[in-house]
Amino acid sequence: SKDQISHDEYQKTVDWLMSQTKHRPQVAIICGSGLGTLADTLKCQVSFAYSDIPGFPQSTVQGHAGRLVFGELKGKSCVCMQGRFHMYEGHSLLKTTFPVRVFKLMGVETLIVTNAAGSLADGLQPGDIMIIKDHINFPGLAGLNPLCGPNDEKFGPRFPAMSGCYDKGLRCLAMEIAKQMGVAGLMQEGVYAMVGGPNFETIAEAKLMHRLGVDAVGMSTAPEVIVATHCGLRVFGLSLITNKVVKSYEDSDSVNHDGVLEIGRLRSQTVQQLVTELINRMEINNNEN
Ligand SMILES: Nc1nc2ncn(CCNC(CO)CO)c2c(=O)[nH]1
Repeated sequence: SKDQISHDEYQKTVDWLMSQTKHRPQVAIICGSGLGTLADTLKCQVSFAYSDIPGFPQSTVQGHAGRLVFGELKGKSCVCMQGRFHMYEGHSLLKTTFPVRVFKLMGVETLIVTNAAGSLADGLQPGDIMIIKDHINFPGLAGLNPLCGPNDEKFGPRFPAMSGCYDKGLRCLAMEIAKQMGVAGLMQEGVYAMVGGPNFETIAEAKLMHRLGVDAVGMSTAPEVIVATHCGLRVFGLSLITNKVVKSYEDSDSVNHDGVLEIGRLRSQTVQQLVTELINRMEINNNEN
């Protein structure tokens, strides 16, 4: 995989997309495992298979459709990724985060990321929703970071700050909406940790993360959020808890992807409503388009 993507390559994808649709999205949504049905609710849809979009990688994971869907949600122009790219699929981190910079160049100002995750926090049960307050990017701590290599000043600074990368205003608004929807009991804020995958974590790794204050663990999201923060997008993230992470050697439970998708089907309606209402209520800079 190439170790750099030129600005022109992003621009080529943007030019192609803007020639194919009149939509000029202000909000981008990345749908996690089993949460792609959110894209089906967009009005006036125009959608493309990733394989038809120049420069886009291919989705290879069950539960990740592989379509980019443009449309309107509550009158706001949105673009939705039905299926995201993961490091464990073998994509370079530049490729897994390629869409984020394309969204930026299209004029998107807010990124909403959703994912399926396992919970380490006692209060988080399968079917609950964790609003991401902050993340721990384990691969990044070891140098696996999408911003490695020469910095493209057109996107952002060489050393971007990450404190507060999960917008506090959107987190408060989401909690308020959850109360009004009567699902606040399912929700709490927490720290999300990214592991590389594709294997699920060992019990010793689960115990380590629990000690480090991790509330939910997954295999995505941190790279997209880092690239989004670097280029100045406002970010909101949520994790749908699909199972309890096994933390003890006595516990015979073991996690599998089918179980992850099952909870996704159960809760996708709630996640959809929450995200839709969040988009409805968030203030968007009244740019010209
Ligand atoms: N224990 C545990 N439970 C989880 N549920 C979802 N994910 C996120 C990973 N999702 C993969 C496999 O389902 C697909 O991207 C995880 C995880 O990483 N660990």
